[in-house]
Amino acid sequence: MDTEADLFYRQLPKVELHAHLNGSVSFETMETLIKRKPHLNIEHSMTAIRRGQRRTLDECFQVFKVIHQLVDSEEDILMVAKAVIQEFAADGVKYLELRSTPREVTETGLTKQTYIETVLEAIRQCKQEEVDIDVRFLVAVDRRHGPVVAMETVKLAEDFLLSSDGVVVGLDLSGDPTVGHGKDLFSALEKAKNCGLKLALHLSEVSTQRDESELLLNLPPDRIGHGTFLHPEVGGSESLVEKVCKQNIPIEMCLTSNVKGQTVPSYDKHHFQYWYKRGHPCVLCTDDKGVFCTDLSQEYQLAASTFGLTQEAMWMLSQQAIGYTFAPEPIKQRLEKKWAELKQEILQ
Ligand SMILES: CC(C)=CCNc1ncnc2c1ncn2[C@@H]1O[C@H](COP(=O)(O)O)[C@@H](O)[C@H]1O
Ligand SMILES: [Zn+2]
Repeated sequence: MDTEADLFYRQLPKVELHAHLNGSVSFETMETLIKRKPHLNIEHSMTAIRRGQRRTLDECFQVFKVIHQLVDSEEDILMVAKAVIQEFAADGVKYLELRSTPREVTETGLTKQTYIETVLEAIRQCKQEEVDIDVRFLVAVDRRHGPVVAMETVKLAEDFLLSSDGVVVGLDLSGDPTVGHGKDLFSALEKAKNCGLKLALHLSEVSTQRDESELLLNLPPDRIGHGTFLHPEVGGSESLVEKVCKQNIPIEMCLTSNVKGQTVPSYDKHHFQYWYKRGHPCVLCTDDKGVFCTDLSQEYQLAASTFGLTQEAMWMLSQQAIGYTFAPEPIKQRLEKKWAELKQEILQ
């Protein structure tokens, strides 16, 4: 049975700013995909990391390879993207920035262009069906693919920035953090920034990225994903912390993802505590709700119980996240209004 706290966190209006499309595919949707492609011999245990389970970072990235085999056509992407958006809406998310890496699949005729178009079509259909959520899209650059692909992706993202009626708002940098170096991607990211794309970069997700973070913080990014190893206690540095604080760059915090991926030893050791205490802009996110078997309500509830935060404090956290979105000012104002209307009813 749901407790009162469960209900509060589900009803709490929320903003999700760090969600990878293919990592967000739910158990139910995965079931459909597995049935559609029986010849792949994929089992559910290969696409999700359950309660109490932990994997190495490398094992986690293997999971995405499996999921990509299951999601490889326009039809799959449309279904998956619509389901993910509907699930976030059902969880009380009122504003979502979804991110995904455009892929090419020769066998199904999928191109990077049609990949993005299909995600945008899913967003359009959800809007038309009056799903109660505003969705924007970040085009993702997979660092493993190197500088040439990064530059091509930036060009593609720029085209969509101009033609998607405000839906494409930015660029993400993600992929296995142990592969490649950000210096090779700097000019692509700089170009993206100069053409008006907002930058949400995975930074210091592992401990070996100190120099890379020093460099990429000079861009600077508009938001940081994880930032697990920025502060000196875990091998980061004062200079990194100073750069982040001076530029007031919001950090996207994904508690369950970091614990299950073992970059953080336990919930109570999560760096959320460090940054939140300093009053730095923090936003709770899911990262990959399907892979890590979580949802945003659960992440809010976990943060509150782990760090002893009141419902009022959690309300503030969700409301402040509006300011960290890449949405234009009128949308932010609309969201503020929505939060104000719901406050009386939900926060008693
Ligand atoms: C392994 C682990 C702990 C995952 C969480 N941390 C992550 N760090 C970096 N890139 C990620 C992470 N989770 C998802 N991604 C990126 O998102 C992709 C899946 O979503 P999509 O195909 O872009 O729609 C992955 O292939 C990867 O490039
Ligand atoms: Zn991520």
